[in-house]
Amino acid sequence: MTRTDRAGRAERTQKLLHLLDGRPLVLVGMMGAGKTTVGRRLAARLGRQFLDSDEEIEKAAQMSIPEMFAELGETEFRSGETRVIARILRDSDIVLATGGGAFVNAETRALIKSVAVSVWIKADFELLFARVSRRSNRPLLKTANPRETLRKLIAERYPVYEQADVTVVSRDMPHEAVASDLVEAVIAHFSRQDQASADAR
Ligand SMILES: Nc1ncnc2c1ncn2[C@@H]1O[C@H](COP(=O)(O)OP(=O)(O)O)[C@@H](O)[C@H]1O
Ligand SMILES: O=C(O)C1=C[C@@H](OP(=O)(O)O)[C@@H](O)[C@H](O)C1
Ligand SMILES: [Mg+2]
Repeated sequence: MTRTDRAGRAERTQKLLHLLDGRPLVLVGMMGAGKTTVGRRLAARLGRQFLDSDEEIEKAAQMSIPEMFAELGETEFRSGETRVIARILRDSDIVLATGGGAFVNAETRALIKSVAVSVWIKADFELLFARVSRRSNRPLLKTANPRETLRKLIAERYPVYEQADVTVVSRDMPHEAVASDLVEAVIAHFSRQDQASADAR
C-alpha cells in the first residue's frame, strides 16, 4: 500500500469512528461469511476492542461450541448466546462478531438493533460451503447432507439478515478488501440517513 493509500484509509477510518460515535459495530451473517476474520481486522483498523460471541460463550461455559451442542443441546447454547451478547453490548467502542444464529433470535436482534450498527456480511452459497467445509467445528452442519442443510439455513435466514442496517457482499477477495468495503458501506449508510432526514425537513 502506498503512503497516499494509507492516508486515505486512515481518513475513512476516522470518518467511520466519528459517525459511529461510540456505538458498537456488530457483524451478522451465515457461518463462513467471514464475521470473525473480518471483524478482527476491522477492529484493529479502528483501534477498537474485538469480541466474538462464540469465543465469549466458550469462555463462560468452559467448553467448545461442538461440546456445548453435544452435551447441552442447541437450546442451551442459544440462551447462553443471548446472555453473552447482552453483556457484551453494555460496552461501547467495540466490534462484535456474532455467531450465525444470533441475529435470527428476535430478542438478540432487537437488542443489537437498539444499541449498535449492524452489518450483514453476505456471501453466496458456494463460497460459504467451500469455507465451512474446511473445518468440522460447526455442529449445525454435521448432518447427512450438509449442502442441503446450508441451503435450508440460507433460505430461512437471509430474510432476517436483511434487517441489518447495512449489507456488504463478500466475494472471493482478501479479508482486508472486505473490511474496506464494509467501512465504505457503513459510511454510505450514514450519508443516506442524513439525506433522508434533510429531505424530511
Ligand atoms: N475474505 C476471505 N477470503 C478468504 N478466506 C476467508 C475470507 N473470510 C473468511 N475466510 C475464511 O473462511 C473461514 C470462515 O471464516 P470466519 O471468519 O470464521 O467466518 P464466520 O465467523 O462468519 O463463520 C475461515 O477459515 C477464514 O479464514
Ligand atoms: O449459524 C449458526 O447457527 C452457528 C454459527 C457458528 O458461528 P459462525 O457463524 O461464526 O460460524 C456458531 O455460533 C454455532 O456453530 C452456530
Ligand atoms: Mg465466527
